[in-house]
Amino acid sequence: MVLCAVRRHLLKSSSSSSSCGAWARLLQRGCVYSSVHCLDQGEIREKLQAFPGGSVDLLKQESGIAVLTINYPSRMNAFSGSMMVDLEERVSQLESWIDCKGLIVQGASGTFCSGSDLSAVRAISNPQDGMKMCMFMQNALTRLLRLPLISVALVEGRALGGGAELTTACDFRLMASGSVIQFVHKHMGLVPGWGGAARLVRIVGSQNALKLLGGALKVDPELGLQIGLADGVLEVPRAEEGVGTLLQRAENWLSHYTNGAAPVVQAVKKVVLSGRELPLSEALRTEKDVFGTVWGGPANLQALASKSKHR
Ligand SMILES: CC[C@H](C(=O)O)C(=O)SCCNC(=O)CCNC(=O)[C@H](O)C(C)(C)COP(=O)(O)OP(=O)(O)OC[C@H]1O[C@@H](n2cnc3c(N)ncnc32)[C@H](O)[C@@H]1OP(=O)(O)O
Repeated sequence: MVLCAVRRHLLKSSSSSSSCGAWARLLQRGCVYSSVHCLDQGEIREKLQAFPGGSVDLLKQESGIAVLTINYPSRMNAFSGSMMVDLEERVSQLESWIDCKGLIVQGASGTFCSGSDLSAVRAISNPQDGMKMCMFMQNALTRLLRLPLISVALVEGRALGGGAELTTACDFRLMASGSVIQFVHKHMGLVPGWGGAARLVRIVGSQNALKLLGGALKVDPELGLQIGLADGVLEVPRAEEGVGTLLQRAENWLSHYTNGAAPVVQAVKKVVLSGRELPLSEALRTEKDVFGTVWGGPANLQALASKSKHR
């Protein structure tokens, strides 16, 4: 299994200190598939690069909040093969960003993402290559969801197919007025392949997941809030309002959960992630390990000093 630099470091450090041990084990799980599943990351990366177009752009800000933009407007931000490789690289960059606190995933030019680039899909429509693409994207999106930061999919316009799946690989979803999330896979004679079904069940429950997938239902902001797929709705600001862009509104929403020291925000995500993904005993051990990284840390000592009058 190819481990990114960060995961190698954590696994190495976990042998010397237990503080990263359980967390490193969880990160090691980041890659769902490896060579034992007949996935040669290098081989599939090369195959995907043969389908160029568009980009996945990453902006890391001083605030600790990064912006990931799916950028292929001429194709409604469909994922070309090279963009899938871009995505994996951006996730690796975020895994190495020690000051990270938050991430907003958005699409370029007023729409989110219309799934796989259908021209690429037609070219890799044999089951073997299709499953390799799925394993590659499941690895990348699982690592995205497991980043030690709080992530939001900012859905404007349409999130279709793989684009809908991408929204489920974020901790939260903010829907702009008029936007739609639609798992159109059934219309393609498919089911989700990038992990979207497994994550959707955990977000909205199996009954609602069955309706969204079985009916390829269009989820508008109202329905999104109703079933818990959307965590908020943002009105698309008119330029003359001068009240900032949709992205600025999303950053403001996210800042309620990312203010404070980066190590503490990262620790919050780690303990919630382990509580969600690990068996109870292992989750408790991870919580203890993560607690140990912030107990007596700069933010904790500063908070104690500020409460010094409460002796
Ligand atoms: C596991 C993931 C899963 C898989 O890989 O199996 C998938 O994601 S499969 C793809 C699922 N997505 C779709 O089926 C969406 C297809 N696109 C549309 O339904 C429409 O384009 C829509 C609703 C997004 C926008 O419709 P609108 O009428 O506003 O615009 P156009 O249809 O004219 O689109 C503009 C332009 O973009 C091209 N386009 C749009 N989506 C894709 C795509 N997924 N792949 C490739 N190209 C796409 C469309 O062909 C137009 O290009 P043009 O050269 O102007 O004809």
